[in-house]
Amino acid sequence: MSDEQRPNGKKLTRREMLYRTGAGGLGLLIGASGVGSIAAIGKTLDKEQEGQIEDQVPFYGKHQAGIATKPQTYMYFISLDLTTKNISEVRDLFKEWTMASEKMAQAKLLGDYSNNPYIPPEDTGEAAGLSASKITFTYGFGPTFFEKEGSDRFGLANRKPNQLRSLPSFPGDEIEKEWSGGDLCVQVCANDQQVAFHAVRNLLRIGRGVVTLKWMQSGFQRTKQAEKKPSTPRNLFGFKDGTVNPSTEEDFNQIVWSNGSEAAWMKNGSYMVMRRIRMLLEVWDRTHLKEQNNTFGREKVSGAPLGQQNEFDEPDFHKKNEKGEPSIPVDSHVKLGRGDGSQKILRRAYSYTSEMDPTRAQLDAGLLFISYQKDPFKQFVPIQKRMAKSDRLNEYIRHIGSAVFACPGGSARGGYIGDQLF
Ligand SMILES: C=CC1=C(C)c2cc3[nH]c(cc4nc(cc5[nH]c(cc1n2)c(C)c5CCC(=O)O)C(CCC(=O)O)=C4C)c(C)c3C=C
Ligand SMILES: [Fe+2]
Repeated sequence: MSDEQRPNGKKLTRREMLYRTGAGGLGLLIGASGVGSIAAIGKTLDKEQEGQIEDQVPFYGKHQAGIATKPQTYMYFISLDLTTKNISEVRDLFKEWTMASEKMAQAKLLGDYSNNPYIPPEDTGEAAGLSASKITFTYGFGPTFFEKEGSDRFGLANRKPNQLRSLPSFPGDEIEKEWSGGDLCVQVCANDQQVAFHAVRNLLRIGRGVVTLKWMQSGFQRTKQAEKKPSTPRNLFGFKDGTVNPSTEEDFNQIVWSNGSEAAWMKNGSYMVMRRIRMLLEVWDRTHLKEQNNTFGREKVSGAPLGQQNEFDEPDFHKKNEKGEPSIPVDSHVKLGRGDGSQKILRRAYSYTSEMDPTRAQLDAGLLFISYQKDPFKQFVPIQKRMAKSDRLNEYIRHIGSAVFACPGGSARGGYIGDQLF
């Protein structure tokens, strides 16, 4: 295949040409597009060389993408178990995944369609010609990566941080092992479902013989096309979800990113908590609006804290209503989520639906709750303890899956995900 052609024989677009030719190709392109566009091309190249092309999120960086990245529309979450006992196979897998992720983040094919019609193509092909759709890959290591059934399986048990442990059980938990744990995980997010699915499928293909799929869940939010103006996404109970979240670099340094003091290989990484939470939509839909508002402590339509006007107004937990009761009930979700304000997390959740629960003829839907924090046991756990004890929301939800993963910092060009660990 020539550099100027796609595998299907079609000519590359100007954008793809720019990509492949880099600065060396600039003269040619200037000739083709006229002097008037030199500045524009310069800008494009600058952006492209930095990996800042519209629709692309750079794969390499200080932190893994997909954590501080504004949530894309679709998500696939895969949890995997390792079938190999050989650490060098795991290392090679991460090297291959890194290369593949970088390519897919740039909307590149994973390899040539071979000239040999008797071997499978290197890329499955369904994302050919599609944009990168802001795809991100976030890789994590579960506690069982380090120690399984009492065995230090790869000789790395002494590198397992104390923050990476299975969560305790909370009152009301209905955790199913089919939706829990995993040696490794990958969170793939993109603004196009086909692009995201293609990525997951190809990561699994690359991992064949070394990992098996343990569980997998897709998630969604509203699309950009459907959104009239940028706003906080709504969950399946119809409430704005994600209003209070870290937003500044300082917030992220305080709440999300590890400084590596607990384990050097986790520097600039974060600990992910995943809870698959079923939402009892049929029960909720029979609940009157006042009770819905009191359950969250916010107004359904505006997202404002009860007693306030606008979504981003500070909640006043001391304010009383006309009956002399707290405007924001003490057992409301936001009151318990806030506590005394000392525990904070980054929430990056997606709605899911697995269509229907045939045993009950009801919708099977909910929230794939994902949070990132420096320490799940100092941040997520105390919040969840309060909620499990007295959250009004508990009547309408069931926690059915649970997992914790250590997501290391990002990798530099030439390195690979987890290289500081191996
Ligand atoms: C233990 C952590 C949390 C779980 C589990 C959780 C589940 C869950 N949340 C919603 C919907 C909303 N959550 C909101 C706020 C909120 N939730 C948590 C934590 C957990 N939620 C926190 C820390 C907060 C912020 C509290 C604060 O400081 O104000 C809101 C309000 C709007 C917002 O800020 O995003 C909604 C809505 C569902 C449906 C759910 C389980 C299915
Ligand atoms: Fe919440």
